[in-house]
Parts: sequence; structure tokens; C-alpha cells
Amino acid sequence: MFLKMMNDDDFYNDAAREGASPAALSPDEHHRSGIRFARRNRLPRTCGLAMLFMPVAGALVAQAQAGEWWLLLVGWCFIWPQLAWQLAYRSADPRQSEMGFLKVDAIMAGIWIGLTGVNILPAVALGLMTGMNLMGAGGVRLFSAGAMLTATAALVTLQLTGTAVALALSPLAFWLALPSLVLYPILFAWVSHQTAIRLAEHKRRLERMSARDGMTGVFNRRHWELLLSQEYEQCRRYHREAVILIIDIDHFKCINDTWGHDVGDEAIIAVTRQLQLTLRAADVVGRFGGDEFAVIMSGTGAQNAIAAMTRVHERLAGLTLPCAPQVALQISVGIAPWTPTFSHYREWLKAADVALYRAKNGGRNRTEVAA
Ligand SMILES: Nc1nc2c(ncn2[C@@H]2O[C@H](COP(=O)(O)OP(=O)(O)OP(=O)(O)O)[C@@H](O)[C@H]2O)c(=O)[nH]1
Repeated sequence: MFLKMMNDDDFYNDAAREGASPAALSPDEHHRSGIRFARRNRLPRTCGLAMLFMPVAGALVAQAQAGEWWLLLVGWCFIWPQLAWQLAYRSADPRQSEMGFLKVDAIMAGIWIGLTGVNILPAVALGLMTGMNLMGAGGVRLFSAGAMLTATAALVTLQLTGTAVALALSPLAFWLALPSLVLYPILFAWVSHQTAIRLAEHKRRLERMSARDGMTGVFNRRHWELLLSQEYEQCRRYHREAVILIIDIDHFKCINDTWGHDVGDEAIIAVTRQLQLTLRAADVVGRFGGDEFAVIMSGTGAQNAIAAMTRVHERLAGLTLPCAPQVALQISVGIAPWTPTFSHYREWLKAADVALYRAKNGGRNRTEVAA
């Protein structure tokens, strides 16, 4: 789980891969997510390969390898990380390219393991770095593929170059490999931690988006009903007082038709603000869609709810919309106190709806309490 979080987009896209929604990401989003993926690998690769230079160089000296290998080592450790990033960034499919580059790293690690005669500490440092990157980016599947590539590349290199296997541990090799063995896992953990923080923020944003109405910021109907069902359970268990209110703007269609939808939207936002300003912070305001709102008042009786709504009526009477000062904003309200006769929260909701209907039929701009 933790390693998978290194690659947070994969974490979210598991459902898509399993067939739930293959078209979850648009091509643009896929491209951007690929670039983020490549960017996440950039720092570990840059620092990791730089750290590997000394242990591998030390072992190359011991093996007296030819000069061109040194050029390749310098190129891999210091130029390749920037080149890989640039290539992935410019690629049509950055994720796919980066996956390929991780495999290139695995092959290169195998080549160095071969050229150093499987010198144990550089080999462990090489395997550790590439292994962590592969596992973090693509899980067990990519790690296994990478491990195979590393092993094959090491065997082929040993064969082709005729390098003698030198498994012995030297103090110099130990000191040259130590920084990468200690520092790279710490760096990798830090990058994972940063990814986990971003993932948590992303999750919070998604949760907020899924619970709130986009225009007004109050709870949407689905989430409000969830909170109502919880309130209903509390009332049933502890027989405590609570009321719900359904609020509808009067003649809203007329406001829309006369002044346009922009003014209609402004009216909806104005009513929301008046409700928020007038009601207690603990009251749960939701928008049912259109011009209809709902409120849960926990620990409150019908009389207090009526008093609160009288204040809202008064505030609205004194309110003018900047874009349409002639518009008179009025609301009708249906109130339903909880009673033990309700066998489901929907019956409670229905009672408030019936009260609202009575308020509308009784002339609007008024509050009615369920019988
Ligand atoms: N501007 C705007 N209008 C919306 C929105 N959602 C729904 N509407 C409109 O709101 C109107 C709802 O009107 P109703 O509540 O059915 O009727 P009304 O005119 O308010 O009449 P009464 O409720 O009987 O007083 C419809 O014309 C919808 O098209 C929105 O987000 N913005």
C-alpha cells in the first residue's frame, strides 16, 4: 500500500484497470498524470544515480575496466536523469516512456553489476535503488520484470566482457557504498511521504466536492440526506428533539423568466447566505437542487424553528439584489418536528414536504408546521 502510494495516480486508477471505467481519464488528463509521474521519479533518479557513481567507480577501478565504460558511467549517473526527464516530458505518452526508462535503469544496473564482477556492495546499492524505484512506480509486476532485466544484463555483461567475478568485500567498497545504502531509502521515503500528503489533500478535496453543492457551498441533497438519516437514528435512540425544514423560494420561475438565470442564481446564493447568517452554526443547511433548501436543527423544537424562520423572512424583506433591486425575495417553509411515529427518515422528510405544500397553498411567504 505504502509503496503503491509513490504512484498515486495508479492508486486511483486501479478501478479503471480492473474494468470499472476504462475511459476514466481524458487524453489530456492522462498526459498530465504521466508528466507528474515522470516528475516524481526525477529527484530519486537524479540523487540516486549520483550517489551510485562512487561505489560503482571504485569497483571499476578494482576491475581495471576500459575507459569507455567510464564515459558510460558518467553519462548514466549525471546526464541520463535529466535526459530521461526531458524525453518523458516531450513524449506523447510520458507514463509509458517513464516506465521504459525505469527498465533502462534496471538494464544499466545489470551492466554495472557485471562490469564490477558482482562486487557485493555496489551490486546491493544498484539493486536497492533500481528495485525501490521499480516497486514504487509499478508494484510487483514492474519490479519482477526489472529484476529479470538486471539479472540478464549482469550475466550477459559478465560473459561478453570476460569480467572475473569478485564477490569479496573491501573496506573501501564499504565506505563508498555506505552513503547510497543509507541515504537513498531515506530520500525514497521522503518522496513517498510527500506523495502521501498530496494524496490526502486530493482525497479531502474530492470528499468536499462530493458532499457540497457547487454553487452555494452548502451540502448537496445526497449528503444532506445522509446526515438526516444519522439524525433520525439519534432521535429514535435517545428520543431527543429535532426539526427539519424545507424551504422554497416563492415564484422563483418568475424571477428566472423576468430577470434571467444569472439573477436567479444570485437569488439562490442570497437566500443561502441569509440562512447561514441567521441560523446557528450547528444547523445543517443543504440545497435540494433548484430553489429548494433543507435544514436540520438538532436539539430544537418547532417554536424555535419558527422564530428562526421569522428572522429569515425579515432579513429577506429588507434585502435587495444588486443586479435586480426590484426583485422581492420571499420563501415558503415547511417544518416537521421528529416524532416516534416515523418509521423511516423519509417519512420525516415527507412530513416537512407536506407542510411546505400547505405554506405554498396558504398564500406563500409563510411557515407551516407539520400537523
Ligand atoms: N437560476 C436558476 N434556476 C434554477 C436552478 N435550478 C432550477 N432552476 C429553476 O427554478 C425554477 C423552479 O421553480 P418552481 O420551484 O418549480 O416554481 P416557483 O416559480 O418557485 O413556484 P413556487 O415554488 O410554487 O412558488 C424552474 O424554472 C427551474 O428551471 C438554478 O440552479 N439556477
